[in-house]
Amino acid sequence: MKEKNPWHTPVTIIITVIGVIAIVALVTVAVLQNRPLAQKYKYGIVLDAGSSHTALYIYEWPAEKDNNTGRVEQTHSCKVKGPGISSYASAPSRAGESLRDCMQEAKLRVPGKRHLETPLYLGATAGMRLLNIENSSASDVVFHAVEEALQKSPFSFQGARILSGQEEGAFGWVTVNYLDDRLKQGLETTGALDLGGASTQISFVSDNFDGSESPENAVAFRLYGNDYNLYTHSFLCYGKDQALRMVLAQQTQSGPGTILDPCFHPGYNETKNYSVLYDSPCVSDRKPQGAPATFTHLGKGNFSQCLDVVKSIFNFTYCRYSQCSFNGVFQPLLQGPFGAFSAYYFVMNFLNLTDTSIPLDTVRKKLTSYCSTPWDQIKQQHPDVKVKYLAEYCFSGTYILTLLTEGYNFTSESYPNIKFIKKIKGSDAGWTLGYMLNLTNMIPAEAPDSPPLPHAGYVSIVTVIAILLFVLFILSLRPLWPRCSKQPQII
Ligand SMILES: Nc1ccn([C@@H]2O[C@H](COP(=O)(O)OP(=O)(O)OP(=O)(O)O)[C@@H](O)[C@H]2O)c(=O)n1
Ligand SMILES: [Ca+2]
Repeated sequence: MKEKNPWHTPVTIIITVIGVIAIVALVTVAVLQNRPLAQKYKYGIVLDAGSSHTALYIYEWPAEKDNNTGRVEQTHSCKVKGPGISSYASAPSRAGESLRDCMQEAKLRVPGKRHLETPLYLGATAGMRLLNIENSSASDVVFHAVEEALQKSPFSFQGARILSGQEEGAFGWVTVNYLDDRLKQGLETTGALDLGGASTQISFVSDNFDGSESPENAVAFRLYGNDYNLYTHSFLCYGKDQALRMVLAQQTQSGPGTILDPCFHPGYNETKNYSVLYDSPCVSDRKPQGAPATFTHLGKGNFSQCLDVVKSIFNFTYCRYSQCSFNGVFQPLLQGPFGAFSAYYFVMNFLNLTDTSIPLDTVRKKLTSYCSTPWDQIKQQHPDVKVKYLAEYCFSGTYILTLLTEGYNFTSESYPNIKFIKKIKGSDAGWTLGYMLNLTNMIPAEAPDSPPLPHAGYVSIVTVIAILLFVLFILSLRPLWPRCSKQPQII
């Protein structure tokens, strides 16, 4: 007689089918309930109204994870054509109009259904700070014009304002450390060096700085459960365009008709206007009396003489604190790695000097040879570089070297701690991202609770446990199993 397979009894078949359905249902429900939601993104837009130009940045982050670090990314940037908004003091409506093309781009880049909820900020820096000092009603009128233009956009406009130098420095530091994922992990932070056209910022955490010696340089943060005592300082007028004005003012004190400038290439020859040069609060009090309307700006191309004249715009002697950078400003001991961005990067990248393992002596030699290269030859070698930028790289390289070594006290040993950077993981280094993260409360003071397991681990564990439970259940039914005997039955 054919032996009957004990598993083929109706009871076991039913139990097995129900068991399998239960496991599938259990795992499906558990997984569906806890799966990461389909990626929806939120957006934020920041306009960086700098002294030399305005740039628009669009940031994007997964909608359900606002609080997680490293999740906000720059998806697009747009450079506004023309000069910075502070240059439109005499034709303010054009400041608003100048933003139109980039705002149009933003409308196309941010999905239509997100427009209304997308915050839009405009922050102005040193150009508007200077205009505000010089003529505060002119700066109000410029703000009014850009606000009017931005209110017409479909985005949620949150206002236009001038950032303080402290904010500009601190938000640059937040950006760099957020993008490097250093804040949430509580890692040693990176200092931030920002060189603009009209001001320059230095920000870093130093163990021997608690703010007591110079409270105006202290910014305290609590981010992801970690406390930071940040040192930050912004030097107004020490951005590279205003520094150049000061260097030219130094050489035109007596109101000459011609200057032979060591910071410009031999053969450089331009006629410049005294009133244009001195039209800035950084130099206006030094305007020579009885000077002609113009002067001839000739290049001499001598790096070491250029160093001397650049040094003359710094005061290295006066200091009422335990230690100073320059101009009597307190600065604690430099500490840790530094990221140097904006004009630091543009200039050092152009000069092929972004590699800071190049010894400072070699940097000086390279600048000596670069500055002494005839202007015609420089123009021939770089036909695609804007002539205004090109003419100034010898000065700018010399200025950067002086600011870093004599100003901030970087030495041959600490210079390699600087990294000249433009972007970090696809997002530009600058104050804008930190500014937006702060205003949207996207960096919590305390560390967010995170699920103990990653999603894949969770799914595997639920599946394994469900199968184990089922096997246990089947085993527990053992007494009910049909007896299976191999002995031939005796009739
Ligand atoms: N490819 C480039 C682009 C810009 N620049 C110079 O870099 C400086 C501007 O730097 P930026 O960081 O854009 O300054 P702003 O933000 O406009 O100024 P600030 O931050 O002081 O308001 C200007 O001197 C500009 O001539 C340069 O040398 N090469
Ligand atoms: Ca800037």
